[in-house]
Amino acid sequence: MTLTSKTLRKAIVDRALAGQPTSPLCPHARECGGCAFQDRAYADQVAAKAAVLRELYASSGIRVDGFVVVPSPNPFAYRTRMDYVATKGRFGLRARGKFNYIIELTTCHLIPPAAFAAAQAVWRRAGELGLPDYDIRAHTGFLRYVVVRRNLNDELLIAAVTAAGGDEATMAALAETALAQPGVTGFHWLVNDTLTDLSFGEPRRHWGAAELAMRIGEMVCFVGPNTFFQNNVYLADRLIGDAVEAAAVEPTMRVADLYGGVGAIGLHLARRAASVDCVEAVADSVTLAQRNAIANGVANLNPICADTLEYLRAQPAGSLPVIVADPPRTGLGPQVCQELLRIGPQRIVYVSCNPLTQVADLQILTVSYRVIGLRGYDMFPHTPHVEAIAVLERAA
Ligand SMILES: C[S@@+](CC[C@H](N)C(=O)[O-])C[C@H]1O[C@@H](n2cnc3c(N)ncnc32)[C@H](O)[C@@H]1O
Repeated sequence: MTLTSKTLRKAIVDRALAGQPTSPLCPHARECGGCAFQDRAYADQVAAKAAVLRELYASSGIRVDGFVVVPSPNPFAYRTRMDYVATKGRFGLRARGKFNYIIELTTCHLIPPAAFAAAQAVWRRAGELGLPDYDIRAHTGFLRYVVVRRNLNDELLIAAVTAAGGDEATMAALAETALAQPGVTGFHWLVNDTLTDLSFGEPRRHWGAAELAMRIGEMVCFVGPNTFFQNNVYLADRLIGDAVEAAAVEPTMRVADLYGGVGAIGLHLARRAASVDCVEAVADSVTLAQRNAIANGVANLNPICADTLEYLRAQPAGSLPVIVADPPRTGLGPQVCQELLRIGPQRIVYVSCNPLTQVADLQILTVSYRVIGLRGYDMFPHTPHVEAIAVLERAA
């Protein structure tokens, strides 16, 4: 089965849509691009993802015995982060299949109602303050996104992502409204003055708390508006717990957590290993990984600000018995795979948010490794996204 991102997505959507019809919770479910098949039974959505991934792995020669996709304990209100677009007097998400058309949302069931309401209140107040929405076609206007992050206690961190311009007094008034919403602990003003449609930006100022405390497994991780964190508040513990268990590190080992973010996996590994190099390219995340190590009393996590490939090139063969890697959607790529083969850890735990790049990487790595475990995780119910952990053992 040769699949591209588009055809993999289509295969999952088609298979999910063949499932049992059900009444969607959200009135926007059939038009909003945030969900692709909310009107199908959740069990059938998970079964569709498992079936497509089984076929993908099997057709790539990767053993799939007992492959399952772990469902999200709650398929609604699961996100830790939502990025709502503000454009042309509308506040919401892109219409299904239409990049330039934003569905005006009155509610969103991917995040708790209070989190959506807080984000929407910020957008409304911006209008009252005369801050115009950004026009994504004409590249005019000011307010591009309102981003809301939440933790399991339903504390909220809100960010307004704007074009350049704006004045501090008006943004302070917007912050006041944000901080008055139930649960909101902090408000950030981020500037994205590029033509690229990104809901991240240069931090300009914040009011209230700068970060949000996310409990994950045995640890608390502070995250900021620009830093990555696993985007399913109910399933993240399981995903990270399984990755850490599969790593099977021992107290004498020096191990690496590649693409380490703010340290969610690395901190857990550090409790079990002699030391952990937590390698991350984004400086803000590395700073937070340092802070998270201190906050959790972990002295043997070494947050390293580096590109993974450069870091690996500096490691002697045989120097890392276990490596955990959690790359972005682009995957590891051939060069990082070659470095892993050269270093030759006994075990590699590969956490992936893109089965296609994971499969391509596994095909390189299986020159010297056997896949001894493979499991999917439905981190994004109602969407065609699916994550998977592959556990690789060096062949004798
Ligand atoms: C999927 S996230 C995983 C984060 C972390 N493992 C976690 O569970 O929270 C991928 C991370 O890799 C980082 N990243 C992307 N490209 C990188 C590279 N070439 N080298 C190091 N880190 C990179 C991103 O900034 C992001 O924090």
